[in-house]
Amino acid sequence: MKANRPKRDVHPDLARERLKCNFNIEEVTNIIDGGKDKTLERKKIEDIALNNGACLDEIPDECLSIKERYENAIRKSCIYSNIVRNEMLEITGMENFESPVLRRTADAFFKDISPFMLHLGMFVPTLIGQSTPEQMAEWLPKALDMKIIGAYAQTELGHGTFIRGLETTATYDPDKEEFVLHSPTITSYKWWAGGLGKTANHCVVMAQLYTQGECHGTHLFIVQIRDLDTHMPLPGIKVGEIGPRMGFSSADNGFLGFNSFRIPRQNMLMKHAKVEKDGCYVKSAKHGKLTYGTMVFIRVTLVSEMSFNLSKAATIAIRYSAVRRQTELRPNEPEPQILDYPTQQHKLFICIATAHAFQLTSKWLWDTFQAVMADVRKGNVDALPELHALSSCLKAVSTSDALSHIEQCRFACGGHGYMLSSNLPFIYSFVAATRTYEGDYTVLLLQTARFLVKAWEQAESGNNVTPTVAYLNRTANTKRVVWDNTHEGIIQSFQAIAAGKIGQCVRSIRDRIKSGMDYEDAWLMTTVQLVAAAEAHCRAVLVNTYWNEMIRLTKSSSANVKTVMHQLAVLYLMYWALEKTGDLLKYSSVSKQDLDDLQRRYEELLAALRPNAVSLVDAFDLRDEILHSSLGSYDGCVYERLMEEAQKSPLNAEPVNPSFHKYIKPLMQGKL
Ligand SMILES: CCCCCCCCCCCCCCCCC/C=C/C(=O)SCCNC(=O)CCNC(=O)[C@H](O)C(C)(C)COP(=O)(O)OP(=O)(O)OC[C@H]1O[C@@H](n2cnc3c(N)ncnc32)[C@H](O)[C@@H]1OP(=O)(O)O
Ligand SMILES: Cc1cc2nc3c(=O)[nH]c(=O)nc-3n(C[C@H](O)[C@H](O)[C@H](O)COP(=O)(O)OP(=O)(O)OC[C@H]3O[C@@H](n4cnc5c(N)ncnc54)[C@H](O)[C@@H]3O)c2cc1C
Repeated sequence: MKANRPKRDVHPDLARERLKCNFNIEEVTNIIDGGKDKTLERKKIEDIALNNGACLDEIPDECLSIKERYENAIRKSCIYSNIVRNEMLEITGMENFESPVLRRTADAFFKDISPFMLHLGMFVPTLIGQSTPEQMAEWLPKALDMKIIGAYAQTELGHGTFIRGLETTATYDPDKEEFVLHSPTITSYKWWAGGLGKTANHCVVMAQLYTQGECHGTHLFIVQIRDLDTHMPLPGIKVGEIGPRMGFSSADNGFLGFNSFRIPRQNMLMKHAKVEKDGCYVKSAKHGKLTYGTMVFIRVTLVSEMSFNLSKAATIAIRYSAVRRQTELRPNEPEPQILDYPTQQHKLFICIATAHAFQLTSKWLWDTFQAVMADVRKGNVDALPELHALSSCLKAVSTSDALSHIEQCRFACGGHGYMLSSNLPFIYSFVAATRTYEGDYTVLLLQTARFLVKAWEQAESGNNVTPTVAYLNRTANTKRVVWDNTHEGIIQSFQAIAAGKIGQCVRSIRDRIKSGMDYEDAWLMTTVQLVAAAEAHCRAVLVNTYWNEMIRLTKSSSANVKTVMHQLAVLYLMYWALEKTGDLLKYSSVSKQDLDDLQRRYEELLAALRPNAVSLVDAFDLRDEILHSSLGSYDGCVYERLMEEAQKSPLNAEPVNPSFHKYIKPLMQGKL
C-alpha cells in the first residue's frame, strides 16, 4: 500500500545552512555520478521508478512479521523488476544491467534487501562471465526477462573461505550424459545463498567435478531446483531458509542439499573448462582461478556500494546534526547546533571525504577491471594477479572503513540514531555483512599480502614491478622517508609505511625459516603483520588514487568546487596520517612538532569545511525515498517524523494491551 507523506517546510536551521554554501552543488553531484550526462540519466531512472509512490510502505518493514516482510519484499521486487525490465534497461542499455543506478534506486523499495538482489547481482553476472556463447544464448535472455530466477550457491555449512574444500560433488555419468549432484555430508549442504530459501527456481552451484574417476576441483553448474509452475522443490532437492540473522532479513538466504540429483551435461558452465560427451575433461582457461570471476566482479562493485552506503549515513547524520541543538556553550546563550562541535565534525566530515575517496577509487578500479577482462578475453592473463590483489584489499578495507564510519554516524545521532526509523541500524547491519561476504576481511588481505611479498622480492632484486606497487621500486631499500607535510609528502609517507611493513614481513618470514621453520609455518606466524602490511598497501593505493582522480576530475571545475573537493581530499590524507602516527614515526622522519602542526591544520580544515557541510551531503543527491530516515530527510523535520513513525508502532494500535489484563493486573492483585 502506498503511503502519503505530508509535505513540510524546510527546517530554518537547514535552510540557513544551505544559504552558507559557497560552491555549485550540481557540479559536485556530476563529479560523483561520473559526469553531467550520468546525473541526468540517474535522475531520469529515479523519476521513472519512484514518482508513482510504489516504493513507499504504509507499515514500516520492521513492524511486520518475518513472513509478511518477505511477502512485501517479493511484491515490491516484482514491481521494481518490471520497471527495470520494461523501462530502465532501455535507458542504461542491456550491457549495464548491473548499473549502480539500478542498485541505488532499488534502495527506495527495500530498507533491507530485495530477494532478487542476488539474481541480478550474482546469478546473471555468473552467466555472463562463465558461460559459452551457446549457454549464454540459452539462459541469459530468460534470466534478464525474469523467466528464471537464480541464486549463487557456493558457500557450504562447513566451508566458506576455503573454496577448494567444498564437498558438494558433481559426478559425470557418460551413459546418460548427465552430472549427478550430491551432498555427501551435513557440512556439504549449501548455506547462505541469497534468494535461495524461497524465491529462486534456479541456482549456480559450485561443486567438485568428478569425471572418469578423477576429481578436477571446483566448477560451476546451473541447476533448476524448483518447478517453474508449482514452485515446489524438485525430487532430490532439499531447500529452505536458514533463519533470522543480523540483517538481510528479507533476502531469504537459503540452504540446499542434493540427493543424487541429475542435470544435463550442458549445465556445467563451460567457458573455462568442459567435459566432453565421453567424459573427457578439457581445460581451456589460461588461469586456474577464472572460475572465481564473479567474486572478483562483486568485490570491485562493493567499493562503490560502500561509497553509496556511507553517503547515506553521512547525509542522515549531518542533516540531523544541523537541526539538533544540545548543551549551552556559554551561560544564557542558545544551545548550538551539534554540528558546531569540532568533535562532531571530526566524526562526520571524514565520512563525506571517504564517500568521495571510495567513489573516485571505485571508478578507477572498475576501469582497471574492464581493461584486465578485455585482455583476458584476448588470452592475456598477466594482469590477473594484480587485479586480484587490488580488488581483494580494496574490498576488505572499504567495507571495514565504511562499517566503522557508519557506526560513527550512528554515535553522532545520539539516542535517535538507535531508532530503526533513522535507517542507520539498517545501513549498519547491511554493511556489516559486506565485511564478511565475498571473502572475509582477513582472508582477502592475506591474498593481497601474497602478491605484495612477491612484488617486494622482485623490487629488492632490482626488477620492475606492476603499477600499483611501483612505489616499492623507489622505497624497498630505503630506511625512512623524509617527512614533508604537503599532499605529495603524505602520499609518499603512506607508500613508505606500506613498503616498510612489507619488507618487515619478508624479513620475519626469512628469519623464521632460518631458525628452522618451514615456509608455511613462517608465513602463518607472520600473518598478523602480513594483514597490517596489506592494509597499509591499500591505504597507499587509496590516498594516491583519490588524490589523482580528484585532480583529474576537477580540471575544468569552477574555482570554489576545486577548493572544496581539494579540502575534502586533504582532510582524508590528514585524517589517516593522524590515525597512523605510530607508523609515521617508524617509517618517516616525522617529528612531534610536525605531528602537532598536522593536528592543528586538521582542526582548521574541519572549521573551513563546516559552512559547506550540509551542501556537501546535499550534493550526494539522495532522495528521501532512498534515505528512509526520520533524521535525514531534506526538510530536516526530525521531531515531527520521529513522532509520526512512533505512531506506526503496532503497540500503539490499542490504548491498553491485552497482556495487562492477562498478566500485569493479576500480578498487581497478587492473583498470578
Ligand atoms: C529487484 C532487485 C533489484 C536489485 C538490483 C541490484 C543490481 C545489482 C547489485 C549488485 C550488488 C551486489 C550484492 C552482492 C551480494 C553478495 C552476497 C554474498 C555472496 C557471497 O558471499 S558468494 C561467496 C563468496 N565467497 C568467497 O568470496 C570465498 C572467499 N575465498 C576465496 O576467494 C578463495 O578461496 C581464496 C582466494 C581465499 C583462496 O582460494 P584458493 O584456495 O583456491 O587459492 P590459494 O589460496 O591456494 O591461491 C592460489 C593462487 O590463486 C590466486 N587467486 C586466488 N583467487 C584468485 C582470483 N579470484 N583471481 C586471481 N587469482 C586468484 C592466489 O592469489 C594464489 O596466487 P599465488 O600466485 O599462488 O600466490
Ligand atoms: C549476509 C550474507 C550473505 C551471503 N550470501 C552468500 C551467497 O549468496 N552465496 C554464497 O555462496 N555465500 C554467501 N555468503 C557466505 C559468505 O561468502 C561467507 O560467509 C564468507 O565467504 C566467509 O566464509 P565463512 O562464513 O566460511 O567464514 P570462515 O572462513 O569460517 O571464517 C571464520 C573466521 O576465520 C578466519 N579465517 C578463515 N580462514 C582463514 C585463513 N586462511 N587465515 C586466517 N583466518 C582465516 C576468518 O578471518 C574469520 O574471522 C553470505 C554471507 C553472509 C553473511
